[in-house]
Amino acid sequence: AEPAISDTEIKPSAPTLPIITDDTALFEQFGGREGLTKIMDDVMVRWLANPRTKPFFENSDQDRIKLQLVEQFCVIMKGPCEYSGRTMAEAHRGMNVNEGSFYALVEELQITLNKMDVPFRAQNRLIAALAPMHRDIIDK
Ligand code: HEM
Repeated sequence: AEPAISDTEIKPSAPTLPIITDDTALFEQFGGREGLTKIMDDVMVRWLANPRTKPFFENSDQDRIKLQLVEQFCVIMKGPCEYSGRTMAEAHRGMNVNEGSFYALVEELQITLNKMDVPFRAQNRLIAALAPMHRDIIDK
């Protein structure tokens, strides 16, 4: 289920947790929870190095974000996890994320997934599930 929305003013336009499979194969292709943790450790370093994403992450609680991303991706792939974070609309509100930084973030994730040898088809299933979230993350 969607996490509780603490601010009723915020109406998400895309689900934070779109479950995209009904078997465990996809989750296993990402290496399970352990694999997802390695993916987040690698990609956070990239986000902190990329000039388009760095300003958003450098003064944030990186360990908490990584943990919540592991939980979120795990739930999306129907893994045995629960998501403890906020909706995408809530978490990114007022941050002034633009299209360029959104795509930079996704590109760095793809570099990590390639490095970790996640099959291309599996990568695409995840990215396709994340794409509609841009409506809740990007401030026009
Ligand atoms: C599909 C793309 C994205 C997904 C799936 C995603 C997911 C998440 C998740 C799960 C959290 C933790 C939720 C919470 O704080 O309760 C979070 C927080 C955060 N995200 Fe994203 N995010 C995305 C795009 C972006 C982009 C493009 C940026 C900036 C370049 C960004 C910057 C941040 C920051 C700075 C936080 C921490 C907010 C805080 O501490 O209050 N995110 N994101």
